[in-house]
Amino acid sequence: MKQLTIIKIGGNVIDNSANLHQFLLDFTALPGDKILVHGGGKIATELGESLGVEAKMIEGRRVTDIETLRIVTMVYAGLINKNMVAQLQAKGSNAIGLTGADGNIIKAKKRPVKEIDYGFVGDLDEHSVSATTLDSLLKAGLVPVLCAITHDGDTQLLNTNADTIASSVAVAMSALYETRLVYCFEKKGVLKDVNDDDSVVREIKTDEFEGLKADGTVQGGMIPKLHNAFEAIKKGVSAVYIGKADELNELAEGTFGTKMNP
Ligand SMILES: Nc1ncnc2c1ncn2[C@@H]1O[C@H](COP(=O)(O)OP(=O)(O)O)[C@@H](O)[C@H]1O
Ligand SMILES: CC(=O)N[C@@H](CCC(=O)OP(=O)(O)O)C(=O)O
Repeated sequence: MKQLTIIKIGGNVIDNSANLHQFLLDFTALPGDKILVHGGGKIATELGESLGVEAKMIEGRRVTDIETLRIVTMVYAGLINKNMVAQLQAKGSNAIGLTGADGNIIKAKKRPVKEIDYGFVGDLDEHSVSATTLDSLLKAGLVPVLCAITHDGDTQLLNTNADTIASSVAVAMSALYETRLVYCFEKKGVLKDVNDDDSVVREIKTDEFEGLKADGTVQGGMIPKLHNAFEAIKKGVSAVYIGKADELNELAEGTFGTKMNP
């Protein structure tokens, strides 16, 4: 089976032009087939504030009313995605930037309203990602760059967490490729002490996750990230890592960040 690397890059790294430049160089240097998934939550929050639209996050998910949907579409599908594609092109990656609506690559379902109305937030299931369309892009020598905007197939764009997109794309692609999934952010991995960058936990097993949540080791955005990471492992992705964007070159040496194990 051919190998595929799926990398997700978070908003804190995208917001720092020097870190982003180095990350995109390292990404370009990675051998083999690749897909990049990006967030950009921090930049959407900042633009929203400057336009008088306050961000509302619940358990790491953005409540997305119609004004917020307009902002995240402009920021994720436009500003960030197109700048990232232009930078990758300059570095020698033949990148193609896409939302989930393009080529019907990711069809989501609007999250049903229960206790909370998340608005235009899209949830994914096992039928959401078109692995064959992504495969045809890879076979054409392209590097898909996916943003956090999906669609429902009935004209509605939706906002989907980028960690979830990366996990679902990795699961779908693992039917066709031996797939590894790498979450890149601004810390060296999952930390035992979130304030000590040298306290990286090298390996986490599925059954250790609940304990790390319960004792407060992992908090905030790290909880959905780990949940998505373990979902990927459970559903056939061959390796999942979480680590620092500017240490991507350590992947080959096997010393990169935290590795999730079954
Ligand atoms: N144990 C932990 N190790 C590392 N980061 C943690 C931990 N617990 C909580 N975090 C927080 O999780 C954040 C990453 O989640 P998030 O902001 O959603 O990432 P991203 O920028 O990739 O979307 C980190 O910035 C950090 O503040
Ligand atoms: C529904 C939902 O929460 N969507 C996310 C999508 C962007 C994202 O995931 O960005 P980061 O990876 O930089 O956090 C949001 O709007 O914040």
